[in-house]
Amino acid sequence: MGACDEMWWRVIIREDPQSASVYIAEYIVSRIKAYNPTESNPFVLGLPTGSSPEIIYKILVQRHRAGEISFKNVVTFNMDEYVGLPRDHPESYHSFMYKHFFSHVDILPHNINILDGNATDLTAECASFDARIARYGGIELFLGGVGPDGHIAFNEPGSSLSSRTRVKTLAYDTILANSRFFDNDVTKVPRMAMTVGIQTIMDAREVVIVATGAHKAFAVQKGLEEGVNHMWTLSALQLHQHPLVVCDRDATLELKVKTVRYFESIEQAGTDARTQGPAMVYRPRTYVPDPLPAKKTASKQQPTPDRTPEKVPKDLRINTELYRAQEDDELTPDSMSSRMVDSAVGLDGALKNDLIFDRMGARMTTLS
Ligand SMILES: N[C@@H]1[C@@H](O)[C@H](O)[C@@H](COP(=O)(O)O)O[C@@H]1O
Repeated sequence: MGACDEMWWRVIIREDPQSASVYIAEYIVSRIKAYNPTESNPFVLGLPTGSSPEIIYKILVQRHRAGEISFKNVVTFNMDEYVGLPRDHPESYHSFMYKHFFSHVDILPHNINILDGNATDLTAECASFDARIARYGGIELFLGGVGPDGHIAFNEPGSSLSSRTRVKTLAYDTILANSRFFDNDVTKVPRMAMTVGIQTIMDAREVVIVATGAHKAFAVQKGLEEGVNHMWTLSALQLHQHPLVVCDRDATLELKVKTVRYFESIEQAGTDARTQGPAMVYRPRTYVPDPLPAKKTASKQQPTPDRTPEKVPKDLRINTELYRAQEDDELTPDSMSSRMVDSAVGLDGALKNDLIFDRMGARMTTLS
């Protein structure tokens, strides 16, 4: 089997949610910059909502305001949205995204894709969402969170690992967890949501998961240390080629000490590879789900969204307060180069071998 077929679970551990978020924000910035997106070849970014990504968005906004990153040639696809909640409801994921991110950066409204939870035909809306992703050539980097029960997006325990975008009934655990946004009243939480599927996430070229807090520790343990299991949908990423989980220390509390030490040692090797290796070379995406023929305009051959661009909700209260970023030297993200054999050509043999690691599951002999 060629080296490119190896699994590449990467886990980065930071002491607190702030440091973990800074790591991810810097990582995303470096990935977009390395891609050098243009109008006709935009960077396609999958995005989540939730408490965990809030700090990440603040840091991205801060970097944008500092002139370090532009989102002008970035196309976004959000992972999920409640069904039946008005778009301008403060807890809709539309509101969340504009409040925390879109209203503060230079992203073009027609490059924002969020599922319409009020569409008259929800199934058609889901199909159209998948088609739009395909038309852009797939998602380059999908950022996600994880629920305490191990769900990613709204792929609740028991979800099909081959699922694509669809309507899901929320699990009671999720309704309970999300009731904190609805006056702690479970009856106010929508019962259904639209969500990208596990396969939609798996199709992304790279997946980055943020997991912070002790309440995520069990999900992280199940997802990382145990086998692929549809009851802990995070675990599906064990089959992805470029999954990265960024945890704070609390989220590692249920992991074995040797697991933590192993991933910390891998990060050390990755840091060396980053500083010693050549710049990443982008390769064509290897898998694109059922691409539709791109609509071409007379002058430009860029993908054309097939619907009216989203409008910024008018009555959103925008929170512009930003956290101060931490010191950059600790936070410089590793680049894909440390994880791509193509670009590891400058590394010495021993280090290169170390980068081609098997996944933890293969190294565990007892699972009792
Ligand atoms: N659909 C979202 C998920 O995408 C998110 O990952 C999860 C955890 O959110 P939080 O970061 O608030 O814990 O909540 C919701 O269920």
